[in-house]
Amino acid sequence: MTNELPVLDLSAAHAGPKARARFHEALHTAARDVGFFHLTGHGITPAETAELTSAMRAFFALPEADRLAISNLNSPHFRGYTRIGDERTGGSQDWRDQLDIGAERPAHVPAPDEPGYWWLEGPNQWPAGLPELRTTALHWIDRLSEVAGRLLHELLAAIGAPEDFYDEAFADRPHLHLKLVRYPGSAPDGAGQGVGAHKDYGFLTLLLQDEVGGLQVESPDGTFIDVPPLPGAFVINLGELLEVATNGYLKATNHRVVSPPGTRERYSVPFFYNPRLDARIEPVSFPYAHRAPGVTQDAANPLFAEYGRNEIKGWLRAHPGVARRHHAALLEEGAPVA
Ligand SMILES: O=C(O)CCC(=O)C(=O)O
Ligand SMILES: [Fe+2]
Repeated sequence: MTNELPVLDLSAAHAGPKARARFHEALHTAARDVGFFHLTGHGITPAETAELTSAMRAFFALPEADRLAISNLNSPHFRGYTRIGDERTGGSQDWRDQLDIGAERPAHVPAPDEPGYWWLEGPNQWPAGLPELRTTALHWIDRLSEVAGRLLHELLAAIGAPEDFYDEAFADRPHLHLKLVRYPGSAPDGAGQGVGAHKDYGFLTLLLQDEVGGLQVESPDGTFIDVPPLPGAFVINLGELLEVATNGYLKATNHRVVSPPGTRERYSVPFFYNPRLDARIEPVSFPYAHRAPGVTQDAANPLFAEYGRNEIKGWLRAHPGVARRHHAALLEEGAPVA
């Protein structure tokens, strides 16, 4: 792949059949060959973005005690604040702090015969004295779900699949997830791991990044390539479920963030567009399916058709403190979630 990620304009989907066909061709190629692209024409206004960004900055500017008051260690649902150094990716410490937010729902404590992944449904934790954060973050989730839903339809149409094929998997209670993230410069040990290399678990990720940079995508030869910020655009990447859904035809690509230099801060906001936890992701049929290479199963990271099993496995790994405090039983089961 070249060093430049493709830039796709979602508004072309509604600009007549010719523009839509060209858009589909570019989307198809980007999703198949790269798994990452910039998206413009999404309809999210600069005012909405500014509102979210300023609420996020206000949150990270709170005294640490106020942030820790909503620590995710309090939440069996993995919601809330993770301080710097408490998250792990690929077995190593990430150097970022973050607030995890999801669809606002009552706790779903799994009954003995229910899968453990239902723990992931539950209420958020919000900082006292910053009511605008709740309003803005939940608004952002609504707005980005709508954009992601449209984009998923266009992507399925682009590969010749029925565009509503996964509507049922998202119906009623999709597992929407928003992260507000700060990378506070480089770790004292100089490791440089803002967040370690990983693939996202779900269908689509819509990322807002500031002007600092540091996001990198793995190219087919194994080198990591910078994704420089493009103002006004979202960085889109495909998650593992889309790879599973298309038997490897579409790509979930490894990516990571390198810590900003010195004490420079970087802010980013990934939004993960995920189906219902209990959705079973059936393979979609499409005219290029015979060219799909298949999904390579990694024994250390098996992929399950039932989405929730992938998701809880990831959370238990990334947040060992929450896992030990609230989910000893799931950890003991070994492959709890299988
Ligand atoms: O902060 C970023 O730019 C990317 C973060 C990311 O990949 C993630 O949280 O899954
Ligand atoms: Fe990611």
